[in-house]
Amino acid sequence: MSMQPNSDANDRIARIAAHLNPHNLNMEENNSCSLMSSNCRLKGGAPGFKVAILGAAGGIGQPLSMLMKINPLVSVLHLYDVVNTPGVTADISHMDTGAVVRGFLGQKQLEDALIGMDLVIIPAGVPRKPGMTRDDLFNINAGIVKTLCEAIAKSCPKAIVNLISNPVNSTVPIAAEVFKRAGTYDPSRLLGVTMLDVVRANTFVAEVLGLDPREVDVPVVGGHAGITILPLLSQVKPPSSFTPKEIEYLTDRIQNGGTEVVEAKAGAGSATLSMAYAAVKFADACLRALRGDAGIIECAYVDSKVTELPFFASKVRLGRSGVEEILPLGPLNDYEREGLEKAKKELAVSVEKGVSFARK
Ligand SMILES: NC(=O)C1=CN([C@@H]2O[C@H](COP(=O)(O)OP(=O)(O)OC[C@H]3O[C@@H](n4cnc5c(N)ncnc54)[C@H](O)[C@@H]3O)[C@@H](O)[C@H]2O)C=CC1
Ligand SMILES: O=C([O-])CC(=O)C(=O)O
Repeated sequence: MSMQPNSDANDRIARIAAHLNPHNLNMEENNSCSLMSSNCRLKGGAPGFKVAILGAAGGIGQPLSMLMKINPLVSVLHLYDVVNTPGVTADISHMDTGAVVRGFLGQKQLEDALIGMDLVIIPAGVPRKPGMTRDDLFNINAGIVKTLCEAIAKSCPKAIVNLISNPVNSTVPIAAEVFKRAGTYDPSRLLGVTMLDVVRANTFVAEVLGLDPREVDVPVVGGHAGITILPLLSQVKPPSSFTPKEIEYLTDRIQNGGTEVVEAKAGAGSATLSMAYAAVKFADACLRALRGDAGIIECAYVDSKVTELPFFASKVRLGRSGVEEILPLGPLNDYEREGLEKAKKELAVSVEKGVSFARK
């Protein structure tokens, strides 16, 4: 067994002590603590991206943080919330995976949490209770998203932003307005996360077809609320046909998947575990694209010219700078065309609501 000289061993412990406080929280004004800590571990040159999660102590935030800690593409993971980050950070930081984890608590530490980030994932905000629509969350969540995006514009204006907070149909336009006002808006870097609709669609369609959900790919376009969620069942892969009854059943279940979970949780919140899974699936696609992997296509709610609306969810090709191409909707059948017209009416109102809130 090789022994380290005593002075080296002391140095190593001193280094850990210098960068660790009881909660693994970032305590320094200038963020140097977390950056030094990361560099120590990354001395070998392990490639990886810096990711911040805003709302990391919440129902989505906690499993999302855990799953991102496992992701080999992540070298530094910053966990920010207005409550409970010390416990979540201490807990997750003990996992023996590569990413260095640092916690940030309260608004004073928000800008530090964001410095140098490549990807920012935002699951901050209140969830629905039974009887509520996603739009009922607007009054609280709009302000939260605005504040967080103002800090992103200051600290990491070039980061890719994955926005989860509801109502996504309005919060993405709010984020865009905040970035425009700050002069940092890059439409290709702002993505509303609609991946849970795709995950649900794949699952429910696979059930009907008797297939493994991993073999199924259902494009879901439009937005992320009720009738704005438009599954394109005519474009399912592998190519499949459905009876009118199956189409009604699947469309309704996909559009109301969120409500199904809200009602089952009976007041204890909305989807958190499946959402964390979907968020990681989407974030991983963004990181692989940032790394330079080719041919990564996912559905997301983005600044778009696919319809006459300024924002729309559809398949996008991801690359080193975020959204590199927005794919056309492809051929729709009569049922889908009718659904699209209804979706667009509701979406237009939600987009306008977000824009006028942010411009106030
Ligand atoms: N895009 C999608 O597909 C989905 C979106 N959601 C939405 O995600 C959001 C979060 O849901 P849950 O995690 O279940 O809620 P939660 O209440 O369990 O967690 C939210 C977290 O946000 C934190 N938070 C509140 N204000 C904050 C601020 N100003 N800065 C940073 N953090 C702040 C809270 O302290 C809490 O830890 C909700 O708006 C929900 O509707 C939920 C499921 C799917
Ligand atoms: O339904 C909700 O309020 C949460 C959500 O967006 C979803 O589960 O799709």
